[in-house]
Amino acid sequence: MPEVTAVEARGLTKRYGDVVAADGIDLVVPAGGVHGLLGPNGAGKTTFLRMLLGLVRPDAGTLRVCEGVAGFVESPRFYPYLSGERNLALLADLDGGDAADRIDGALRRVGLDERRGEKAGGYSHGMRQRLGIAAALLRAPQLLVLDEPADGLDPAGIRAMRALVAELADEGRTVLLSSHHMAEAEELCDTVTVMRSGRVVYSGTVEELRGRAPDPAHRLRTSDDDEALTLAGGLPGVRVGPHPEGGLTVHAEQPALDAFAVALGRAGVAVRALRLEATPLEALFFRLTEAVPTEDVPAEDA
Ligand SMILES: Nc1ncnc2c1ncn2[C@@H]1O[C@H](COP(=O)(O)OP(=O)(O)OP(=O)(O)O)[C@@H](O)[C@H]1O
Repeated sequence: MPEVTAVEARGLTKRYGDVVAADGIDLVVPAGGVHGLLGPNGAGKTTFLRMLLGLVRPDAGTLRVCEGVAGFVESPRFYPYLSGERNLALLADLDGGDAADRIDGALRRVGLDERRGEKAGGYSHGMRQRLGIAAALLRAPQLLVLDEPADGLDPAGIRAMRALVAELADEGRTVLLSSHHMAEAEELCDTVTVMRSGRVVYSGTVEELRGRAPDPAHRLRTSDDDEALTLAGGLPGVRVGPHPEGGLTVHAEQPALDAFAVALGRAGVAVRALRLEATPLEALFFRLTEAVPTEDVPAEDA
């Protein structure tokens, strides 16, 4: 019978001297689909993935992981003077079993078939990331763990990487990936865990998270900010305050924002610039991951 849970962590803790990198992580990753592990720098994402892959040992807590896990933390590393194919062959030798039989398929799967004979040292960053995924595929994993796979790629590379991750999940694997970007998670993930300071501050579906998100934030510049503030006071669904870098911040859904822009025009206040600053999910992500005391953070339901 297929497992319904790919990962279950309870109270997982890891300290490095005085630094608590993982501070009692409770988290369940359902089997199937893409699960995003999100958080700002230093939140503990990589530490968690390291424990998952058995690279570091937790100090406390329990971790249950499904059969068949493979992936990489930080950037995958290869012998630069050997070809992509030869690097995979060495890894397959170490793994044994039928890993060697999967080399051709893995190279094709990640789009490196035609570049297999070139030295890995000459590969672009994106090609090395894809070779890292090919290396993981040699183990035919049920759970594929990827640490910021799209980080450092150009826009086309990011698009290609996201498409590859989605395909790998569609083929029936569970993909667990870390990311700094809420927009990436929104596009790619079915479920997410948001971490801050070694703790889980949200874990659940992207859909549920979206339901808790505030109105999108816009930056507005007008010919008369005082008048704009007064006008906003009389409009439903519009919250306006000063922007820290000048002008105004407007929180509103699109219909209310439209009504506000029309009202400004009618009152003779010119709109000089109106720019989306944060999507609702990004705004929620910032709220969840700001360095505030735990009791002030909404939605603590790991
Ligand atoms: N080997 C280590 N020795 C000492 N401290 C460490 C070590 N690994 C991680 N840390 C610390 O643990 C905390 C969590 O780091 P971790 O790399 O897990 O965060 P992260 O969320 O992956 O961050 P990033 O997005 O920057 O990769 C940080 O304060 C980091 O400095």
